[in-house]
Amino acid sequence: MSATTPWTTETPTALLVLADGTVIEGKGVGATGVIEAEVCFNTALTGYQEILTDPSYLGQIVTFTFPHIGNIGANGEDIEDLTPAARRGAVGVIFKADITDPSNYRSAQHLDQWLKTRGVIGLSGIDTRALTAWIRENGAPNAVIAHDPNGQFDIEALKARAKAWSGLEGLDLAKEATSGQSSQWNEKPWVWNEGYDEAKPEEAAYHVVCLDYGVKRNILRLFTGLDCKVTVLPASAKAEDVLALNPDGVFLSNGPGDPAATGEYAVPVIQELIKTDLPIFGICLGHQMLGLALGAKTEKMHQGHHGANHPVKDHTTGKVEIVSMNHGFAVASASLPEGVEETHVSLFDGSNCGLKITGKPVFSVQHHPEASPGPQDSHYLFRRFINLLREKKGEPALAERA
Ligand SMILES: NC(=O)CC[C@H](N)C(=O)O
Repeated sequence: MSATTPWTTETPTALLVLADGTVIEGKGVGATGVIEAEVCFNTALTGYQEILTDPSYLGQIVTFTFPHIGNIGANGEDIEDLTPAARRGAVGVIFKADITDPSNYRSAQHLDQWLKTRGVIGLSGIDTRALTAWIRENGAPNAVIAHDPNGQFDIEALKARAKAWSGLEGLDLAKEATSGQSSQWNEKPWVWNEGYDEAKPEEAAYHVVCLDYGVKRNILRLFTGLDCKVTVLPASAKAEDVLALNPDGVFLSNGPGDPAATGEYAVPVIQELIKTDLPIFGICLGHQMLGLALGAKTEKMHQGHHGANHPVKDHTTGKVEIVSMNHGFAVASASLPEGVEETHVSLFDGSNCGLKITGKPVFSVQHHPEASPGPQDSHYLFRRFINLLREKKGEPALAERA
């Protein structure tokens, strides 16, 4: 790909330097500085704040294929990481157009200012279509993103840094994304014109313990919205820590990095938990680590899946759901051992999107049923989990689709 500067003839104030030496010039937005990361593209049309604060994006630079970003500004509500004070989400961002001025009743800040505050380095004014096509052909590249308002770059040093970065494979980032302490989650789902309601954990019907590898808030909100008290434990928690809380069910969260690297400490814990009769539900990284715990293999994908418009088929019902996705690794379907069923597949490439243990209340999905952002087709999976908790208590099942 050749370097392009379609936005202006001015001196570039930001660069994207790929590990193969390609240099793409643009205009700097957000924070200044230099950072190495993997570049992916996200095809969602809405929800840029939720995307950029999703802890699973740690170690990545998100290229938005939607060209105009910023028109709803930034607010303090559309946040997905548990501890936004320390940046736990995308480290860089790439836009086609200049950031649009905010025009929305919820906007509290210009997106540019919000990116600066969060420490997210941005590059705008580049041909994101060409970059996306390049990623599709060549796979998600390692790169360095650099922003300097004076346009002072040591290009050879940036090329060397991009080339030297070892990439996401083998990288455990959950230890950085986890909130690191145990806490209780008390916020319910967002309601139009009302915002978030507070949960009353003392009155909740079920207790779910979440192992936090970089959990998204909306997952926790959907649990409280379904009458659950939610206790969040750090990624380092042991099976005894989970069982000591006497939960009705366990949730394995999403998170950044390579599941195989994270699995070194998390998989033995999951293996212990599977031996009990507790219902277990996993999403994304949690799904991949459940797969590893069962003896399956995970693999790095060519370009990954990042968007809010991916078709997935649920073999249990035969229905197709349009889902939110954010993953660069996948469970290799062929490696699923006997006694483990493939429940969901991607209709884009046939890759594995779900599994369950035959005869046990344990299942997980690769996609993001909590959406945030994205369609809510897959919310039923939370009700599927609640039904496992109900079954254990001898309560009748809820309809899966409300
Ligand atoms: N959203 C997630 O949990 C992502 C899982 C894992 N880090 C991947 O990229 O595949």
